[in-house]
Amino acid sequence: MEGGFFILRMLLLPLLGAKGETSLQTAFGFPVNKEESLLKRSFTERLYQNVQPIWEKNHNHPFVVGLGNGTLERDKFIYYLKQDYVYLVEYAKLFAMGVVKAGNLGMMTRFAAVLHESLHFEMELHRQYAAEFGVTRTDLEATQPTPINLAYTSYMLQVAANGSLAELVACLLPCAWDYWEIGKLLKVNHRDTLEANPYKKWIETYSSETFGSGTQWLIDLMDQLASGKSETELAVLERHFQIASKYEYLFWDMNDKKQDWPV
Ligand SMILES: Cc1ncc(CN)c(N)n1
Repeated sequence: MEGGFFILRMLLLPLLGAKGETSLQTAFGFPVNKEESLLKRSFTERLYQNVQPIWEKNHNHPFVVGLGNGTLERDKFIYYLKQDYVYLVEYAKLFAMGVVKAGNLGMMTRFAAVLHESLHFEMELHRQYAAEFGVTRTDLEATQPTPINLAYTSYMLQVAANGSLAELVACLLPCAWDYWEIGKLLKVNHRDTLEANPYKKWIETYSSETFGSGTQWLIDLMDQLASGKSETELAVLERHFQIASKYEYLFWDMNDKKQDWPV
């Protein structure tokens, strides 16, 4: 995305001043910065660029590194699998709330489709790994969420219940978007060892076309819902996006340390 923005800037540079900073008057007399008007970033480009320091920490977390090279201890993965299963049960409710808050039938249909995918495609990955690693379906479903798991889902569900549809999407987007990023990164960086990696199915699921197209729809929807909003409103959306991205870090870390309630 950053690369595309850079190439577009280079192509348009001849139209701009030496530093691309020249101002001109519009027909209505408003001063307009040419570069600003020609190269306006979309809201999700802004989110993506500003969140990089957090996402880089997520991508370099030992748990994620261990998934990529296949060295992650099995007990840590099983801990994650169970916590993530109950996380996804709550997360899926956000899509259901999207169905309720959708502004039109097309949007409603897409929220219903991503809800279905979450329950039947993503959670099926967890059920398959559980069966392979000797965890029963009852064990999966009976898992009690840790403090961080509960805090993360409660935060999103609270915003979904009390906020706008745009706020709901800003909260749930890092979960989909950063996993898609991680899936693609791990697939490319470890393509030579993927076959023997016990977490191959995990990497393939999150780098898949199915997961990617649902995520891309959410990214496009975020831009659509952000359109026309004031800077104050956009800052609220960005705050939700950053907080959810930080919860993603805490979630990796919690599983790596197998953190639970202290008492
Ligand atoms: C905590 C978490 N974040 C994101 C995802 C990807 N839906 C997930 N399964 N779990």
